[in-house]
Amino acid sequence: MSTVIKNGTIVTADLTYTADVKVEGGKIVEIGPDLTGDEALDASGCYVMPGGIDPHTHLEMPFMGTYSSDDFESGTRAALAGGTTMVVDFALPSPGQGLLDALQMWDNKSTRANCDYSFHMAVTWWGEQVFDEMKTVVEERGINTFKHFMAYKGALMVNDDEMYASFTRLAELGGIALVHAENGDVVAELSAKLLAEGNTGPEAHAYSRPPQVEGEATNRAIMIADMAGVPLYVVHTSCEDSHEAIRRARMQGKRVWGEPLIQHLTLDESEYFNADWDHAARRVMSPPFRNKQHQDSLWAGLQSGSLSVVATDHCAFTTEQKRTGVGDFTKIPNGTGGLEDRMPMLWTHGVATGRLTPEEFVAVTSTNIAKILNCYPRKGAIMIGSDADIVVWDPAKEKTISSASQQSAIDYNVFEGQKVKGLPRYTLTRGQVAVMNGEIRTDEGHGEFVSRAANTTVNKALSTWKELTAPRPVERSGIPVTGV
Ligand SMILES: NC(=O)NCCC(=O)O
Ligand SMILES: [Zn+2]
Ligand SMILES: [Zn+2]
Repeated sequence: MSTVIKNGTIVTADLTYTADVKVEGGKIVEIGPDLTGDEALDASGCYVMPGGIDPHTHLEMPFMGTYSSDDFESGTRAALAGGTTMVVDFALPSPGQGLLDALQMWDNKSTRANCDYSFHMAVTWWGEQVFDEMKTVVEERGINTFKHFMAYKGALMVNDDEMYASFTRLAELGGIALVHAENGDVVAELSAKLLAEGNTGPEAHAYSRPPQVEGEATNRAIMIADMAGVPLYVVHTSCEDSHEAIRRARMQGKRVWGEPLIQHLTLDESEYFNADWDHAARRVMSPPFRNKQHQDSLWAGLQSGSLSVVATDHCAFTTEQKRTGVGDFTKIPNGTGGLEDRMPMLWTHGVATGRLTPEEFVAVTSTNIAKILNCYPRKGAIMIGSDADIVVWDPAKEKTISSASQQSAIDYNVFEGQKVKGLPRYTLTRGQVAVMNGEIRTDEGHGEFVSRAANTTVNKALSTWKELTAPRPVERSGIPVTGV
């Protein structure tokens, strides 16, 4: 059974042209004019683009005494509704738990996925078992990315010595280090001080995590990655302080990428000052939303290429779950949703405003991360042989975002009331039409794990350079005799 997407304009990260796309057996099999097949999808007036890849989700994540409310079923359904065809979630070992044990838990949860997915592994503690299992995770389980939390002291946070050990191990294994960059010690101190002074509301969450703590941690992670000789990916880059560190590192030739979230690009800190406690608490996430200057910096980073990927960090908690933190902002579960809205919001605020070209949109929502994660061109491409993960994007289609009509399991949406223009007409996941003119036809369990090999070309270049420039003893002809 073949499907032809007809009359559309193909947009990839580097090319825009008119052609039909034929799909069979889950793959793109032909690209060209006047193609025929068993079934036709009309893409008149639409862009035919690689489906979005969201490299940062937390589906059914155990966190702050509860579980995030979107699981792999509702989360990937939301993804597909918004044109995203692959998600990358984080396998999170609890302190002392083995990596393979945690991975088994994520394998079990992900059987319900409607679209393809992959995992990052988190390093939440350090020891011989972690050191040993990292090799198996990379070489046998197809995971080349390892996340380190520099915040959440007493829970997920790792210290500098642990990070250095893990980064060094990753350099040996050809992996990539990921960091949540905030100075967890300072955040803990500021939080305690704020609470003691009677600042208990959600706005204090923002006070406790100023841009400086993110900038410092980003600089520190860059330095540690440089010492260890490993490429670094900084998740949820939210402010100029962190962006500046990434920008500088990249200009120095370091292999560092930054990932702003759609929330930080489009929502600002004023949300935390809303008189409605629920409104403010629903938007509590780390790092918090920032001011307009920081937002402008993130947009400029996407335009200039110093920031590479737009993600969501989708980690959705219901209002009821958020209310655990009434009277103590440190107990509000951290996280916001965005999977269904990332692509329409970025198109509306990015492409429609002229900040981004359609090609740049494809680059930052799909192709760049496929390359970084080492699943390109299976994903992130419209090429013969690529998976038929495709979004047929209608730039004229409009809607007002509303929790009443969303796929996510939670009872609100942080983008509630926003008008977006630019939505999927069709979303295809490995050739299967999951979204058809607004109708959701997802297939629970259709999603498959995407294995990603280590030792990317970036790893190879960096290790070659590090070897070439490594400290070496000076060869001397004679050693002076000591003593008299
Ligand atoms: N970002 C956030 O607030 N929650 C999810 C966990 C994380 O990525 O830090
Ligand atoms: Zn984080
Ligand atoms: Zn996250």
